[in-house]
Amino acid sequence: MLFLVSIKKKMLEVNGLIKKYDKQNAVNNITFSLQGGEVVGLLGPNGAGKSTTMKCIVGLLRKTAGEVSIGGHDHLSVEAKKLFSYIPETPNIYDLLTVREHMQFIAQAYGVKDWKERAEVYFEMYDLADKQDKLGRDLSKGMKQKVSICCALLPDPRILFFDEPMIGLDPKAIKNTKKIFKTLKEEGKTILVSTHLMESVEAIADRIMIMKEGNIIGNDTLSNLKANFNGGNDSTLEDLFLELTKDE
Ligand SMILES: Nc1ncnc2c1ncn2[C@@H]1O[C@H](COP(=O)(O)OP(=O)(O)OP(=O)(O)O)[C@@H](O)[C@H]1O
Repeated sequence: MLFLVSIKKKMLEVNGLIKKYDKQNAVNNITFSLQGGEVVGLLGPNGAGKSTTMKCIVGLLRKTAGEVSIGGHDHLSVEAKKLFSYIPETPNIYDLLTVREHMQFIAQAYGVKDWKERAEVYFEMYDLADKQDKLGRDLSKGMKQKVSICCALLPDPRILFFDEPMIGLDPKAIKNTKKIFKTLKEEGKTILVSTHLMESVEAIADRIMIMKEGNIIGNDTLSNLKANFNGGNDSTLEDLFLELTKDE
């Protein structure tokens, strides 16, 4: 019962977020929230402001205005940082740490006691078991992305921000990442995932949020979005996306 109460809480609140690069508003006063346990797909054409929004939320970019809280804590606080993991669209891997040392480093930073067992599972899943001693600088782009995902999953965070997680992954890794999404959802994790691969979120997203030119132009369950869309219930998420984001 306590668990049910805790996952119903708002895990992410974004209020009036604005991010300007010089004079251009990349994110234009957006407000939204994610309940605990909710999985939300963040869609939008190139340059819509998805990555900028995520980077502001996780504190990698300084916001121009607005408030962001994670688990009820200001997003820049240590309390908030203990709750989430972020998978950036371009993996940031340490050149001089091996794959295994990346896991050890994260385990020490987050106090993950059973990290060796957990790391083995992820290494198997992402075909990294025989690459554990490779240095970060010697990994391919896709392998770096796999290490980045493993690092994010290791501390078992309550909220995960995935920015284009499938980029560079091979088909097996894409399949396993989709399985991981499903498991994380079943475990009650809160997930915001930005992607251009719509079928990767269509099956698991409780809600779809669509951005265009820094604004949120759609934010609802897939069925409600479809009901309000001319194409009707037979339309796919792709049809809906193309209709909503087309230039007037
Ligand atoms: N460092 C930067 N300096 C100046 N402008 C930037 C910078 N980063 C992004 N922008 C601009 O901000 C806007 C939003 O970019 P952002 O990367 O957030 O979009 P996106 O939705 O993630 O796009 P994509 O799907 O291509 O990854 C774009 O107009 C982009 O040109």
